[in-house]
Amino acid sequence: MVTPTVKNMEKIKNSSALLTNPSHSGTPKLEIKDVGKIFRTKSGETTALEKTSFTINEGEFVTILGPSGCGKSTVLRIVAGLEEATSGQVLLDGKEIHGPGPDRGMVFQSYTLYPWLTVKENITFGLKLNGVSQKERDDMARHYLQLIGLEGFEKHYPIQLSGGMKQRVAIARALANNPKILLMDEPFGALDAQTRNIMQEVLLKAWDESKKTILFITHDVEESIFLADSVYVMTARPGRLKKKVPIALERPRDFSVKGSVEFAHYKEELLSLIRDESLKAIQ
Ligand SMILES: Nc1ncnc2c1ncn2[C@@H]1O[C@H](COP(=O)(O)OP(=O)(O)OP(=O)(O)O)[C@@H](O)[C@H]1O
Repeated sequence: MVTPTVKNMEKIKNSSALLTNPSHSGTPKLEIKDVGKIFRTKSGETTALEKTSFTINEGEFVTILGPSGCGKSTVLRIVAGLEEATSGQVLLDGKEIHGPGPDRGMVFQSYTLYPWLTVKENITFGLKLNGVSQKERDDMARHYLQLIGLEGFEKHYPIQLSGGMKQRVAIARALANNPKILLMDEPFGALDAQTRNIMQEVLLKAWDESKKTILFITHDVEESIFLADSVYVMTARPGRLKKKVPIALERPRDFSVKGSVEFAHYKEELLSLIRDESLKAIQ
């Protein structure tokens, strides 16, 4: 993996722009093939996933929606390498992956910043480990602080930041390490509605600049539509892909799109799909 620096950022962007066209290589960025997951505990077995299959192309923003307990977080944790699939395969750039790796960036709902490091040190921690020079780290920190709208906060510690600000730093840190894919599990789930709306716009701006492939789990139907190229709806547990709903809203998007007729149609379709699956889950 190439460690990004301000100097080579343009090169990285250009090369990823080539790969953004899925027909360029013909290989999906991420491929989940017949993945199953059975959790075995003292109290018995839970089949969380059964023959789950889907693909995500380079540069695509995919959100996953589904009834509570259908296995959304389990899929993401398997891709992250934090859980091992019981059956099936996960391929990144066509290569099967096992266990965690720096090629996958993660942002969780709970804040996972190092409390003893400043904002700038949190963002550049991985770069330092990779031997990137102080000067380049400073330039990268400046770039990402500007991208997430936190200029002037570089010397603050996480305890001095609001929840939304901490998530901005978590996104910047994940992007600064230039992962092949960004995995996000309800990253805005703990934020108030207004901050959440702002964070969605911050994330779209960062995605637009970085052109990263993103897999994003959410319970929020509006959030899933606003962010995604495609919303993947899962069945009730054991989870599988029920339907892929491509979102044809123009980009760049701002919050005003949430008031459009097209948005309302997507919302109606997705709410109906989730409702059907949620009813199955309690029958
Ligand atoms: N470590 C574990 N041990 C045993 N069972 C687990 C474990 N992790 C998840 N499960 C079970 O697997 C199923 C899927 O869980 P998962 O958290 O992936 O669902 P989810 O769709 O993300 O749920 P939610 O929407 O409520 O966050 C659930 O029935 C859950 O109880």
